Amino acid sequence: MSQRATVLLHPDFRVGPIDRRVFGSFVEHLGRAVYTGIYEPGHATADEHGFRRDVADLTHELGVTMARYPGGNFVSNYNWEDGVGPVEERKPFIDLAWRTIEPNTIGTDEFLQWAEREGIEPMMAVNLGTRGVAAAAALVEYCNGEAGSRWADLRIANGREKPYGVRLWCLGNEMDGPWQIGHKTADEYGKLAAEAGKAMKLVDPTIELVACGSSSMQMDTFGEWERTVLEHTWDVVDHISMHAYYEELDGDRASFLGSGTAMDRFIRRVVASADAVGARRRSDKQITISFDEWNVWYLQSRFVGEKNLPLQRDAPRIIEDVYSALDAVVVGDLLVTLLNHADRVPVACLAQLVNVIAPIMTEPDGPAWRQPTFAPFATTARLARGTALDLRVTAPTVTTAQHGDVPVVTAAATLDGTEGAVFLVNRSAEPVEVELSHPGVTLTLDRGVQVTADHEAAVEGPDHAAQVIAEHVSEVDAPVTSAEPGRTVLTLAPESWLALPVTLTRV
Ligand SMILES: O=[N+]([O-])c1ccc(O[C@@H]2O[C@@H](CO)[C@H](O)[C@H]2O)cc1
Repeated sequence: MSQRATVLLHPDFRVGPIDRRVFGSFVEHLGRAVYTGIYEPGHATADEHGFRRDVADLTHELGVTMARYPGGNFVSNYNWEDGVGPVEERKPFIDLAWRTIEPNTIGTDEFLQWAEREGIEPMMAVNLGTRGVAAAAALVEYCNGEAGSRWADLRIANGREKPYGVRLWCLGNEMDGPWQIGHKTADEYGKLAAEAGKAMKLVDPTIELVACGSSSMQMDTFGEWERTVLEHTWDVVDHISMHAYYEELDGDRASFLGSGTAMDRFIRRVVASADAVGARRRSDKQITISFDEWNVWYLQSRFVGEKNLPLQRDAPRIIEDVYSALDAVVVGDLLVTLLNHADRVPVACLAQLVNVIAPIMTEPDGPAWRQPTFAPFATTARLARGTALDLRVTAPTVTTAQHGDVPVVTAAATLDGTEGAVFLVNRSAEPVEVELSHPGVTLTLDRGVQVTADHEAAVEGPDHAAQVIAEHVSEVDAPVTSAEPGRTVLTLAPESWLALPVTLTRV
């Protein structure tokens, strides 16, 4: 066997506790995420509120703990007041982000009540594109206020007595992006976010705030944007956002398989930018990251080329990417990166949940099904509990066109008492031997889940997705080739992601 990596693991070496909010997702008013996605009255599985039971059940199986709403780009021209009150009195408007007529049938109350019924923590975003301080503070009051003030009383009049207690709030969305409605410079945005955040926390001091970071590491303003925004918002915000989408470009499979390393570097750079602001201010405050949009998205190769969206209505099919098993391996690898930064990334959202670049797809009046990317997320959300361990990985590297040298093997491990999980990725086209070194610890590996990459282009539809999953996602025994005290050797299949439950006992 040509390649060999070593992974050193010890239960006392820890990154930090895993915040369950890292298994969040995202429901935007975009395409069919809401209408015919989570919500479709008249569907055979619809509940009394018109929400699809089949989608909610898959959402639970996926293990989603939290959902961001209502955008995304959508939020930057959204008047939340238009989406509350009697549904028959709500008026449609042109959503400028996706050039779609938004009927306003679903709004804040419907979403928050769905999330509450399903046991999913909501993460709300306020509009800092076309609106500002007052509308943001009013929305916090509408959601979280007690009876006796204007906006809280409006919520009560609309049928909801108890405050929703929404804890996590995004101060706008991707305000660095020229595509954003109400796009701003870092100074303009930072000032507005600081004032909006201040007012929001005066309404409810228990909330956590996320300032917009960069829309991607490729933005010209990356780095300086974070610095400027955090200088303005340091005292008021808790997190800074990161967004990243990865795709295979021009058949460059090695770069695509190295996406987890690109994500790792992006996180390290944002942490460095935030810590530099803290250092200059001699502040002990630690800003953490809300990685509130991440996924594989064929953005440059498909979406940007087709971006001249016609004005549409009735929940059009927009960015319904179809995923392959290769995409699923990359999604698994991105989750490995997130776990390895558990100390600085407490919040993350797989963008998105249903139909729009999503692990769950639906047909109107038809079935709901899993895409191949469903498996690594569901498995990680199920197995990764407790604390992320600080592994020492030594692996050969491969030189990629996009990211330079990247390791051929990546790994993460988690531990909750004596139960844990090990996550391993082989990015190379050959099998790789991994030596797990665990001095002073007995390690019992259980049957787990393996995803192997494919070479075929993904084909739309439930039957194809089911076939890809059947061929490339499997329950496997731990592929152990030799074991002795303190040392276990495994063989990883080519281009694969592997998750194994593990029991650790000190000897
Ligand atoms: O690089 N781009 O061209 C680009 C364009 C749009 C874009 O939007 C983000 O992704 C959308 C889909 O999740 C969300 O609504 C928005 O926040 C993110 C990146």
